[in-house]
Amino acid sequence: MLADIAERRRPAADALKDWGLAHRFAGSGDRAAIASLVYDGLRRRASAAWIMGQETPRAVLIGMLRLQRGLAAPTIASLFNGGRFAPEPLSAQEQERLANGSLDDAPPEIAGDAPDWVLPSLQGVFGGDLLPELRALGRRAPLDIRVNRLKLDRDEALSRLAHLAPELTPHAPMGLRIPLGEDGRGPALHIEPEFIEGLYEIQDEGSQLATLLSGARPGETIVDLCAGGGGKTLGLAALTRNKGRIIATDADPRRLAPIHERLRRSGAEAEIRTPRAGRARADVLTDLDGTVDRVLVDAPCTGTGTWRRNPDAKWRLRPGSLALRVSEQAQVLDRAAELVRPGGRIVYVTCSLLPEENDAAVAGLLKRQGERFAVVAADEVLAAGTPGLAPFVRLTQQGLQMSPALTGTDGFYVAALERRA
Ligand SMILES: C[S@@+](CC[C@H](N)C(=O)[O-])C[C@H]1O[C@@H](n2cnc3c(N)ncnc32)[C@H](O)[C@@H]1O
Repeated sequence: MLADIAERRRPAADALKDWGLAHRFAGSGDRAAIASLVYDGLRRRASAAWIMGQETPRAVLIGMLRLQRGLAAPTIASLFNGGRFAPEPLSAQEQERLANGSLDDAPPEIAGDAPDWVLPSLQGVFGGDLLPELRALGRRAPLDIRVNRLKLDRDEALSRLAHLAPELTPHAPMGLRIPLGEDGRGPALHIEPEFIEGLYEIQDEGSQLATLLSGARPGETIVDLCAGGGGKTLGLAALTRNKGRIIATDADPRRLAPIHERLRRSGAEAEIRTPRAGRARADVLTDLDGTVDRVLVDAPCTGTGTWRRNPDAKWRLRPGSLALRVSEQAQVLDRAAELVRPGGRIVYVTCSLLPEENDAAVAGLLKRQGERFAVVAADEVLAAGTPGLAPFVRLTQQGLQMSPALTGTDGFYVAALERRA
C-alpha cells in the first residue's frame, strides 16, 4: 500500500479501501492495525528512510517502528521473524541501521518529514521553532468533539458521555477530547446515540476556536461563504444561540449536501443557498450585497495544517496546487468584500500554515480594495473570541496562526478585516 500511495500518488484512504476489498478475509482489528501502520509510515516517510539508508516501503516501516512507535531494535527484530504472517527477518544491514541510524545530521525536511519546497514558507512562520512544529505535525491528531450548546452544556455532556472517558479540551469552551486506542483510532462516534441526537459534533479544537474567533454575535446577519459540509455553520448557529440570521453556501453543491441533515440533527438554524448546476451558475447571494454584518470565509486551501490527520497529503502537495488555491482564495475574498456592509467584517480562515495562503491572501485583498478595508488587530480578535488563547497563538502580520506544537490543534489561520466605508 505504501508503494501504491507513493507511486500513483493516491490518497491513503483509497488505497486502504482497495486493499480491504481485495482482502475480505481480514477482520476489523487487522484492518485497523494495518491502516495505522500505513498512516504512521506516511508520517515518518522521509526520516525513517533516512535512518534506514533506503526508501523502500519495508525500510520506511522498520524505521517508523523505531522513530514513531519507539520500539527497541530487538523488539522490531522479533516482529520480523519470518513466521507465517510475519515479514522476512531483518538483514544484517537493516539491523545495523536500526541500531546506529540517526537523524543528527539530517536536514530539516528529512528530520521534520515535510516536502522540501514548502520549508522556506514554513520557516517564515515558525522561525527557530520549525523542527518542533514539523515534529508536532507528524504526530497523531486527537479526536475532539464540540458539545452542542443548543442542547446541553459541557458538564452535562461530560456525564452523558462518561463511557467515552472524555476530557476537557485545553482552549475551546465547548470542546471535549476523546481518548484514542493503541492503534490511534477512536470510537465510532457517528453511531453513538448521543451523536445521533445531535448532542455533539466531531470537530477539531482548532476549527472550534476559528469559529469563536469569528466574533459572531446574536442578532447579526452572517454569511458562511465556503460552508462545505457545514462544520462552522453549525458552530456559528450554536455561538449565536440561533439568534442570528445565518446564510450558508458553497461553490460546490455536492459539498453542501450533508448540511441539511446536520442542521436537523443539531437543531441549528441556517438558510442554505445551493448554487444550481448549469453553464451560467447564478450567484445565489446578490440580494445580500453590501448588507452583511460578518462574512466567514473558511477558504479552500492546501490543508497543510491538517497533516496530522492526512499525512499522505503532504507528499501529494505540489506548487501547482498551492497556486490554484491562492487564486481561489483571492476570488472568494473578493466576493466576500462585496457582501459586507460598511462597518461589517470579513473573517478569513484557512487550515493552512503557508503564508502565501494566509497573510499574503489578506494583503492581496487590502491592496485590491484600496482604503475600503482595514485589518482588525489580532489582539482584538482574540479578546472578543477566546481571550485565554492569546499566549498559545503566533501573531502574524495580518492575523494569527494556531499550530500543533503551540496550540495543540490543527494549524488554523484567522484574520479579520473591517469595511471602513
Ligand atoms: C475548507 S472547506 C470548508 C469547510 C467548512 N466550512 C467546514 O467547516 O466544514 C472550503 C470550501 O470552499 C469551497 N469553495 C471553493 N471556492 C469557492 C468559492 N469561490 N465560493 C464559495 N465556496 C468555495 C469548497 O467547495 C469547499 O467546500
